Amino acid sequence: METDKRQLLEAAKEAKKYSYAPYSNFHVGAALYCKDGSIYTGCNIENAAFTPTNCAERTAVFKAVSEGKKDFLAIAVVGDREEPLTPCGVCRQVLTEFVDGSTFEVIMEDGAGGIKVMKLEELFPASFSPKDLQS
Ligand SMILES: O=c1ccn([C@H]2C[C@H](O)[C@@H](CO)O2)c(=O)[nH]1
Ligand SMILES: [Zn+2]
Repeated sequence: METDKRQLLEAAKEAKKYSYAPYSNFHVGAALYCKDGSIYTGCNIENAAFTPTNCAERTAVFKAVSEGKKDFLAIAVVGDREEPLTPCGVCRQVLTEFVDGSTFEVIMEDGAGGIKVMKLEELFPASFSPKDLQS
């Protein structure tokens, strides 16, 4: 529902306030919506060694999984820009571990005051997922 998506985007914006991004100065917030109705937020956390940097999306996923949640319906992502911000490839792969890409929604701002929604599968087609390890 439209209001739920707005709510999730607002939660992502709140989380963006805690973004630790002294190197890129690009602040990102995410809010992960679980099947049980709970919301886990995350921000990007950078590091002087650069590669240990964690994206907002993965922070949210790892917080949720570490508290026993693995059933996710959607994630909202907001960044320091007007255009829609899509999760990076690493985060798409991490999400693919837990969700059905044909139904899981990535919720973004469209830069014109509206909302853009994409299915994870659109962003990450032909992905390698747990079912590929089943023989
Ligand atoms: O979808 C994205 C894209 C980038 N970043 C972070 C990683 C890094 O800290 C900064 C610049 O890439 O933004 C995210 O958190 N999520
Ligand atoms: Zn990422």
